[in-house]
Amino acid sequence: MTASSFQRPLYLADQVRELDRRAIDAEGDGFALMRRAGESAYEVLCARWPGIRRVCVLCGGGNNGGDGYIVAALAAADGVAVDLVALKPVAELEGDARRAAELAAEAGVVPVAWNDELTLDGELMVDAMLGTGAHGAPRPPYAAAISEVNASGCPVMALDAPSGVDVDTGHIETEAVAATLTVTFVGDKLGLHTGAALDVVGDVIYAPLGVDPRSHGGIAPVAWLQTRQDLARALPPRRPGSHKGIYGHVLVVAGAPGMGGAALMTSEMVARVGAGKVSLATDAAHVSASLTRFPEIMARGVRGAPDLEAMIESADTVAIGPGIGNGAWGQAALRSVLDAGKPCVVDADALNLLAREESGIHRDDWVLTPHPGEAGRLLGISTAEVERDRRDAVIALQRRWGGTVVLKGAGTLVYDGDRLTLCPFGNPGMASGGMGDALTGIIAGLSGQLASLGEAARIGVLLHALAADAAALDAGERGLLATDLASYARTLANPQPVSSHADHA
Ligand SMILES: NC(=O)C1=CN([C@@H]2O[C@H](COP(=O)(O)OP(=O)(O)OC[C@H]3O[C@@H](n4cnc5c(N)ncnc54)[C@H](OP(=O)(O)O)[C@@H]3O)[C@@H](O)[C@H]2O)[C@@H](O)CC1
Ligand SMILES: Nc1ncnc2c1ncn2[C@@H]1O[C@H](COP(=O)(O)OP(=O)(O)O)[C@@H](O)[C@H]1O
Ligand SMILES: [K+]
Repeated sequence: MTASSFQRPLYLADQVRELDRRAIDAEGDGFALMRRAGESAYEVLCARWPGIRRVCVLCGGGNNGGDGYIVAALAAADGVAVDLVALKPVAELEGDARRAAELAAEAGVVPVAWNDELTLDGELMVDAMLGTGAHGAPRPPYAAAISEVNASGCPVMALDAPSGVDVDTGHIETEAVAATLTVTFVGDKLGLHTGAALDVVGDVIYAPLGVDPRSHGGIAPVAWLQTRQDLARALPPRRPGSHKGIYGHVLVVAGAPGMGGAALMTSEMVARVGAGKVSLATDAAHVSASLTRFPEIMARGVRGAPDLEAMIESADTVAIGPGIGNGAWGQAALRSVLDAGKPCVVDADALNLLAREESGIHRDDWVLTPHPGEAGRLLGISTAEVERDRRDAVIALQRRWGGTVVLKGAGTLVYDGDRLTLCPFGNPGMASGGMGDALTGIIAGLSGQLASLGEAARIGVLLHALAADAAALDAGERGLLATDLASYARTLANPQPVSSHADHA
């Protein structure tokens, strides 16, 4: 995939620390960068909480604490009452953090040393305890201070990251500050956008502080954050001379006995994002319902391999898995699809069957779409281990199975062996049965319209999440159903305005 100029690069903590170092070397002054961090955070604070009168700033013993002292100094100079809680005595601070603490003192801020008897109070808490220098679970007294911030019930602005979040992975070992907003500096961090961190980061605001990470060559980002503009770039208007043969014929293999809904949801999405033709191979009992609901879809009851082989033969891409079960129907269907060697999107029970029965299989021409549970089975590890380091898991999955892997769940990751993208869209309304089937259909439906299966996976994940966001905006997250996504998916699949061709006559 060509790099979209819109996508934001994401880094690991050590990489951002290296970016800090290079920016400081270029500028010859670390304190100037810290001052800009504090200034930009204070600017965000004033914009989000205008007219604020009292803040409580908690400062750790490193440079993250230094940022906090600058915010405290600026607030005090503005006439805001500042309670400053120091987790390390000012006399023990070093370097830039020490200078920042002196600046706060000059502005009249008097630090109070952290102790367990403190009751935190204020209209806003500023978390400047731990940033990119944090290692492992928060130790005393940081752990208690984090709990106390959360118990205060106040809104929280986190500087660089909420303390307690692993900024490389998004994992929270024990407890993290639950922020309303996080301002992150210099380079945006992968761990603020995926996994457990999403429950605590609040709105993430990226403040580059005048440093363009891309100008400091040699530090390759570990991932790229998708943007809405990626859709328009990938899905231009259709050519006037189009015919259905150029947009792909997708065969959906789904719906073992009793699981017809999965087959319908998947095939509907294939059609709604613009595949040229859609066929459905399902259990015979589901055919009449499919034809009633979608006469456009060519549904056939499949009892054995010969029926399926003919259908696979005429398709360009196969989507297999939703509702195929772990029984004989699913096993036979998966075997036929794998033997045929067609490009495929593999989901749900097909992934569980793969994990159970296939060893040594590695292909370039497929997309695997596991949720963390299925990912764990494919890797032979627990779901918790997958969630502990989602980036590591998606890379391991791709190395083990090949192709493109979509690791689902909030902050979905897509890795094709070259580029890792992270989807920042989607919402908790999507935690409902059938959402994964819809995604499988979207990816398969786009496969004939984009340059590669990997691109179909990336754009499909983005379109799916944006469709769910649009649907939730209309009627709320709770009660959101996979079938609600269809009309929004269609609209998003046409990101450019469509002019009437008759207008040109
Ligand atoms: N000039 C610059 O470089 C700029 C840097 N910037 C800012 O600096 C931040 C990075 O600063 P940093 O490197 O000082 O690390 P930081 O996050 O403050 O943590 C170190 C402190 O935490 C402690 N500690 C660590 N782990 C712990 C644990 N588990 N539990 C408890 N304590 C733990 C550790 O203690 P120690 O292990 O040394 O005993 C030490 O006291 C960065 O996120 C950004 O905000 C911006 O201002 C831009 C300019
Ligand atoms: N909190 C969330 N935020 C963003 N996306 C979510 C969230 N919860 C679920 N999703 C998305 O919804 C889909 C659920 O897929 P899956 O678990 O396979 O559902 P099912 O098996 O019921 O079809 C995935 O694409 C996942 O990324
Ligand atoms: K912090």
